[in-house]
Amino acid sequence: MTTVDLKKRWHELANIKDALGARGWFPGTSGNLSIKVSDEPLEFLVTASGKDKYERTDEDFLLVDENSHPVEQTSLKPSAETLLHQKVYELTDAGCSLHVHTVSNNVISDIYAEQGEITFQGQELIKAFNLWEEDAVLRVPIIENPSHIPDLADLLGEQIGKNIYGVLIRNHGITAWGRNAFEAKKHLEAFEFLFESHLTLRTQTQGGR
Ligand SMILES: CSCCC(=O)C(=O)COP(=O)(O)O
Ligand SMILES: [Zn+2]
Repeated sequence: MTTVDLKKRWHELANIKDALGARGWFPGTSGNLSIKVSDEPLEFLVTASGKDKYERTDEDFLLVDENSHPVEQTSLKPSAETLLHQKVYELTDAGCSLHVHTVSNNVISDIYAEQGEITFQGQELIKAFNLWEEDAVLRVPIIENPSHIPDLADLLGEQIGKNIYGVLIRNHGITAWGRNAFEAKKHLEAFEFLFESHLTLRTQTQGGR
């Protein structure tokens, strides 16, 4: 990894953070973002824990290794949920992983928790996940939210598989990913659009039940 690579990735992640922040997707300092900088050994930039993610500073991200430990001596703490990002990089070809808490993903994650998933079919936006067939189904697994992060990361890992691009965490948020920053953002936006549409439709047709 060269300094140029690191700066380029930092810039990409900072731009995504700004774009998601403009939508209000980091309430109460929630959310964390990462971008892969090197494959072997695995190294990725991840947001520092507990910060106001609506602000842009020189201390927004730090580089961590394949064990989610800072690569260099720093006073910054990696996101408390860095292990989830590590898991995504271990089990997929992702180059970028995004975790946000929104009202829509929070509500959907609770309504469908007992089913363990929500699926979408016949929605144009599932094409954002490269699902082009007319009868294609987009599946989003839903996992429980244990407070022990290694357990949460293991639950996430169990759900990762073919055509899975994001996992909902019950009453918590979503972790979504893509091969690069552009694709990860595209996937996250598409998920949120589908969740909001679904909830709006439920309200209109079933009085919210
Ligand atoms: C105040 S949000 C609780 C922690 C969380 O779920 C989150 O996404 C932010 O944690 P981080 O350590 O990445 O700031
Ligand atoms: Zn979170």
